[in-house]
Amino acid sequence: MSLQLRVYVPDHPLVKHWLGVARDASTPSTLFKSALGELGRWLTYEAIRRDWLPTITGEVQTPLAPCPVTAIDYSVPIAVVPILRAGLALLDGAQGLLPLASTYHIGVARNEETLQPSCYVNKLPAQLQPDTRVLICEPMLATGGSLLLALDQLASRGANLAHTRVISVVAAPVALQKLGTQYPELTIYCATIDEKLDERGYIVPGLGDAGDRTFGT
Ligand SMILES: O=P(O)(O)OC[C@H]1O[C@H](OP(=O)(O)OP(=O)(O)O)[C@H](O)[C@@H]1O
Ligand SMILES: O=c1cc[nH]c(=O)[nH]1
Ligand SMILES: [Mg+2]
Repeated sequence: MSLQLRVYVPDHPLVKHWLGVARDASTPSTLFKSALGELGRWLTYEAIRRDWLPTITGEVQTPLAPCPVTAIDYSVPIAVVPILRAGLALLDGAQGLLPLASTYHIGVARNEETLQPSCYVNKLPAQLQPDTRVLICEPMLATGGSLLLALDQLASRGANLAHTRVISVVAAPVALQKLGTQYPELTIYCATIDEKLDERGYIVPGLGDAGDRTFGT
C-alpha cells in the first residue's frame, strides 16, 4: 500500500473565526499576532489528538476508589519546530499545549524574485531520536519550498516524518502536491486550502505576508 499525504482542515468555529481576523487587511499587527496564536492553539489541539502524542496508562486513588488514568508519556521526546519568522506566531499557541516539549528554531527566508528558500539559522540538534514526535509551525504553504527545506533538515538528522505533523494557516494546492510527492508520510493540519498563487508567489486570497504582519514590518 503506498502512502499518501494527509491534509486535515478542522471544521471548527474558532478556527474559522481567527482565520477571518487574520485575513482581514484592516487587522492591526498586535491582533494579527494574537489571531495566529489562537490558530496555533486550536490547530495543535487537533494535530496531536490522534495517534501522535504518546500516552501511558496507570492507576490513581481518587478520594473514593482506585481508578485507571491516562497520562502523556514524557519518556518519548517531543520537538516543536517553528519556521522563522512567521512560525513564531503559531508557536505561542502550540507551546501552551505542549509546555514540556523542546523548541528548535529554524530560520528560512524566501527570495522575493526567485522564490527559493534559504536557511539563515538552524538550531536543530545534530541527531533526533526516530521516535521523536515533531510538530512544525509554518503558517504559509505557498510554493512549499520553505517547509521542504525544514523537512530535509529534519530527515537528515534522523527524524521519522511519519511522526511529524505540520500546523499551517493557509495552504496552496501547489505546495500540497509537492509535499505529497516528496514526503507522503507527512500529516498537515491547516485552517484553509486557498485557490492559487499570484505572479509574486503570494497565496490568493491568503492573508498577505504573515511575517511582516506579525511583526509590523
Ligand atoms: O511556501 P513558500 O513559497 O516557501 O512560502 C512560505 C514562506 O514564506 C514566508 O516566509 P518569508 O520568507 O516571507 O519569511 P518571514 O516568515 O520571515 O516573513 C512564510 O512565513 C513561509 O515561511
Ligand atoms: O502568501 C504568502 C506566501 C508566502 N509567504 C507569506 O507570508 N504569504
Ligand atoms: Mg515574510
